[in-house]
Amino acid sequence: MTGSRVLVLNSGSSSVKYQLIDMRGGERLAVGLVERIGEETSRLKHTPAGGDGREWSGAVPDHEAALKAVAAELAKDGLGLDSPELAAIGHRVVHGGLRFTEPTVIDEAVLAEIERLVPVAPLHNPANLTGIRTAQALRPDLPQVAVFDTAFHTTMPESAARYAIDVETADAHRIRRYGFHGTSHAYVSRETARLLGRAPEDVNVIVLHLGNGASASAVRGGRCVDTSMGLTPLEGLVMGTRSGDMDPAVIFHLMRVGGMSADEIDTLLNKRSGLIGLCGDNDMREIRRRVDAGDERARLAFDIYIHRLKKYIGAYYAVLGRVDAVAFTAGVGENSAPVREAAVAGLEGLGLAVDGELNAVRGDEARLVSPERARVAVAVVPTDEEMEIATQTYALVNESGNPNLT
Ligand SMILES: Nc1ncnc2c1ncn2[C@@H]1O[C@H](COP(=O)(O)OP(=O)(O)O)[C@@H](O)[C@H]1O
Ligand SMILES: CC(=O)OP(=O)(O)O
Ligand SMILES: [Mg+2]
Repeated sequence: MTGSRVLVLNSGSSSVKYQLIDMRGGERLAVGLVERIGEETSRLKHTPAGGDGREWSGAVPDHEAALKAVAAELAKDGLGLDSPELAAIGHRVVHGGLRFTEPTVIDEAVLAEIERLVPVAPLHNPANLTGIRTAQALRPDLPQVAVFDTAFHTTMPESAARYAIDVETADAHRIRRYGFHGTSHAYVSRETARLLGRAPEDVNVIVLHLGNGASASAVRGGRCVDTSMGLTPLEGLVMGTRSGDMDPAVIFHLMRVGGMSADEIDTLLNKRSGLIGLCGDNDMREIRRRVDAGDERARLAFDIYIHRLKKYIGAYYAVLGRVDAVAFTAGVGENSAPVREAAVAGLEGLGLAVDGELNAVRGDEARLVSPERARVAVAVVPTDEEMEIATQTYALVNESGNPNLT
């Protein structure tokens, strides 16, 4: 293989995050984001290494157009997709079902399986597929690798992965807990062990990935033993726009008594619930601003968010038996001191606390926010899904000796 660069594409339901990384030294040659895809006011933000960021606003109708805009932006810096330096393109794929436990070179059979899983990741897998197909059309000769959100969670024991429903029905429809954000949970649990100066095999960690989508996981000695998202990324914590846990009978009630269709309820629970459903905002910064200004609805939304988070910390404490660290990550986890403080408030009996001063410090580095000599470390560990995807992609294409798709 000649090139040493990997382009990573993280296609979300309405956004594409991307990074071009030189794997020889780990330098990020360009990072960027296209947001609000499908709206009139889409926005592209592109920052080349050592250069000034560029922003561009206008209508980007779909993910194909988004990726073409990204390719054009990279080309302006001499980093176009036609570069011989490019070794591979790594794609975040959210749902890999049970079949994909490792990063995988994408071929037609892999695409067909990602497509088959669309009904259980309706917000994510279609965007991932469009990203892959557009990238393939731009560089048909280049290996494209899928790195699955579900892969890290395939080590869960059946007792955690199975729902207590009729086994034949569950198996016929492949209904079980798959879990998501796995690339982040894997990376953050490893980085937490490093922060503690211990081997990942010796450390038990509760990872709280709190972004727009949010999930918790219990990681014992580097292996996932439980996680809060389920068949789809709807279960578990309260999220920006998703409800997380609730009595499944709410759905029948909304159908029978509320007269809503399955699709309407799907949209309600995935896009109009969670923080935005509770108070009209899904951005934690805005919610905290409102809480500080005495807004009651924002306060209640915050309290519901924290109550759920605390329940999962307690649950995973019990699952693990011994906990060495609780790690906060992703947009909210890395940046919101009030969320971290509130999540562990009152848990001194479990050995959990934050130090007010340490918790208030902002920074990009992994750091401890618990008091010195605390029984359980509380850490802020910035996630880096893109670097992790690039690393796994590069390792795979080197190991398999430049697999060729054509
Ligand atoms: N300084 C901050 N304080 C509180 N919350 C923040 C801050 N910065 C970002 N966030 C939260 O992070 C969220 C996005 O997190 P991110 O991990 O990027 O999510 P996703 O990958 O799901 O888009 C935003 O919705 C916002 O609520
Ligand atoms: C799986 C999932 O919820 O991803 P995101 O947080 O990117 O929406
Ligand atoms: Mg994310």
